[in-house]
Amino acid sequence: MTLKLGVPSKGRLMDKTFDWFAGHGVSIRRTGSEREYAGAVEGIDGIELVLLSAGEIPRELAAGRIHLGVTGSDLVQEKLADWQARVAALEPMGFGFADLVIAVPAFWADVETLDDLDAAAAAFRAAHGHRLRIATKYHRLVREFLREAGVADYALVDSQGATEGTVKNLTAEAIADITSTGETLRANHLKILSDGVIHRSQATLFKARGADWDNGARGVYQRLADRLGLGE
Ligand SMILES: Nc1ncnc2c1ncn2[C@@H]1O[C@H](COP(=O)(O)OP(=O)(O)OP(=O)(O)O)[C@@H](O)[C@H]1O
Ligand SMILES: O=P(O)(O)OC[C@H]1O[C@H](OP(=O)(O)OP(=O)(O)O)[C@H](O)[C@@H]1O
Repeated sequence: MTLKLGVPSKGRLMDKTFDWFAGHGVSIRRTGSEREYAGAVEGIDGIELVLLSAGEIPRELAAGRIHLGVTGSDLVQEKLADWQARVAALEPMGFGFADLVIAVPAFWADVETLDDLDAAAAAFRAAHGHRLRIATKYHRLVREFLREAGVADYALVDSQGATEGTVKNLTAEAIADITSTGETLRANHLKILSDGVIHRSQATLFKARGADWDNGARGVYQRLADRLGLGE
């Protein structure tokens, strides 16, 4: 085994990842019992399957412990500083679509854009004596986005789940989270700012720049890349 391929071990991305590879003539399957995290790749020799949580795949790529990995582009860009120096995005895979967005209470009639949010944040601070709070688990992406948009008068509040509930629970005034159908936002009376899409994510095949590409890995990669029709 010379090339390590990290794929999501469960959750929303796993089955579609397996289907995508099958559609390109590479069969990936889990082996062993239903609960055992073991797998095999058929169709190309020399590939070892590593089953991981989608959220851990960026770190494993950056550390070079896997050569290739499938995960959401949002997770790579959030978890890795200077991500392009550490991984190459080889192929968007056409599933796992989700948008990272900034949303505010639907009843904030005067707040539709980032400029409005900036004005509201200044007014909020003047009125309440503390900064408007935005709940998110995407700290890096939100900070970068708001810096570029010129919005400064806010505080991030960490939220690792049920983020849309933080406004109702009065632990934040706004949120930045992933949405796909938009139902969770609507159900929690939140609206997306018209220019508030931070990142459009989808499952993507990434290559680790810092992995050991000698000892046969490069050759295995070339065979796989030919089969998958990858450019790089
Ligand atoms: N409706 C959605 N909600 C949340 N994430 C979504 C949605 N649709 C697609 N995704 C994407 O799925 C990925 C997260 O998948 P998942 O929740 O299975 O991984 P995880 O956070 O590692 O979970 P776990 O630790 O439970 O394995 C992200 O890239 C995200 O953008
Ligand atoms: O736009 P929608 O289709 O409504 O989907 C978006 C919701 O799905 C995800 O939550 P998930 O179920 O993964 O739980 P989480 O709160 O633990 O992230 C995400 O964080 C949103 O809350």
